[in-house]
Amino acid sequence: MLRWLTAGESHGPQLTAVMEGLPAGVQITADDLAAALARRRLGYGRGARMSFEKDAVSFVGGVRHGSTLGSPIAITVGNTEWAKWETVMSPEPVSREALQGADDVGAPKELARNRPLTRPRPGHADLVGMQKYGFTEARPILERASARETAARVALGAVASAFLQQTLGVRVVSHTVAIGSAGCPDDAPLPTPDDVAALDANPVRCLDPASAAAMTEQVDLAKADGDTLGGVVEVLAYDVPPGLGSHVHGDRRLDARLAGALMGIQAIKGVEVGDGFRTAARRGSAAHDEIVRTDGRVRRETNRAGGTEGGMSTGEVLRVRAAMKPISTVPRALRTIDVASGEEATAIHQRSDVCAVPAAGVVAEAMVALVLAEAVLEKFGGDSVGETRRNVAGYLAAIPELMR
Ligand SMILES: Cc1cc2nc3c(=O)[nH]c(=O)nc-3n(C[C@H](O)[C@H](O)[C@H](O)COP(=O)(O)O)c2cc1C
Ligand SMILES: C=C(O[C@@H]1CC(C(=O)O)=C[C@@H](OP(=O)(O)O)[C@H]1O)C(=O)O
Repeated sequence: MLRWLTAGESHGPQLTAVMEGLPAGVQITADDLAAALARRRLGYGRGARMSFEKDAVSFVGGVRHGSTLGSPIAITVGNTEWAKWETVMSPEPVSREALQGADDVGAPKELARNRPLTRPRPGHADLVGMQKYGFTEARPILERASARETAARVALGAVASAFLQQTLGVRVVSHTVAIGSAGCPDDAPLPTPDDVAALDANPVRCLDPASAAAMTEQVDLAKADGDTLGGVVEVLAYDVPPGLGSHVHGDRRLDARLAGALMGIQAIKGVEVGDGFRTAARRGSAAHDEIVRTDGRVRRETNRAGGTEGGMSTGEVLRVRAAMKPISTVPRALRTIDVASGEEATAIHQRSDVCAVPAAGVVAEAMVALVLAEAVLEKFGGDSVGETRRNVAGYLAAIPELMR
């Protein structure tokens, strides 16, 4: 069983991630994690924090000489801005004096960080988090709600991806399908693993030049208006074998697990598997993927289902989409209530992303890799990469010739 957890706050000293259940012998280094984290920072519309903060990533358990040990893997992602936040986010009690003065006229900028955040943002976790956890200001909530946490998930996703690639040759790719009202045409070619470098080099992670230009324009227009944007990302997994997940229980269905994992990303409000909502408008004869024999292999003529049937992978390309809502820290701040005074107010606005859809694609890739790695280990097991590989080979060889 593959399990993982993350801990840490947006402006705390570091994020920490722990993964348990991965076999020994996966080749992975901190440089691989750093490369994955660098991809998450990219994207047109990200805020200033992405350019000045660095992700200082290390393995602190479970890996030796570039290879996993089979023991729990522990990863830290240091926040290089920590020095500025040591007082406001100190794990140890701080004196009243250390926090005082924040509201004084002419108080130094550093002290502004200590101000209680009492004007919750519509669309963020601020208000309901305060109500639920019993806080009178939003800092203790927004620190963990912040998608800074996705850096830890992307690091774990890089480990999961290495395992998938080294055992099954599975490769996961993501791209941006829409930002605001600018979308990629439905018939645009799907990116393949060979396109990853080109995707990462593109400011919005979209290979269709006209769509990419329209997307960047949308971001510019929203920014000029003091507004924010969401969009849609798509994740594709190549060379997934048939039979991951199961039809026997809802919570074992691969499509359900992928949907849950994608919905678990901050700001994701919709998930489609394959053609998803578009399929609902079609007739059955135009909705399903006919089974044909091509070049001696059993294949699907189309892939509208997105690589799952009956909650199991079919062996076709896995294809899922996630819809991200617009960033809720809107510069043209929305109406709220100041919970300290009860007065009408405008919501907190601090530096923030205008659009984080390209980054969300990289996070979605990591979540898909984590779900697939869990499903692979559930089906094939293995305490070493070699054992998992043998189990995969044995399973594939046992599928009758006429069904392959
Ligand atoms: C990569 C990424 C970056 C984000 N950046 C911001 C941001 O800068 N400002 C903001 O208000 N929300 C941002 N969000 C969204 C919030 O984290 C999210 O809306 C909030 O946690 C509330 O959760 P919910 O939208 O799922 O209800 C980002 C989300 C992702 C995935
Ligand atoms: C720090 C990251 O993204 C943050 C996600 C985020 C939010 O509210 O989700 C708000 C902003 O940060 P802060 O916590 O300073 O308001 C983003 O910069 C990151 O992705 O590494």
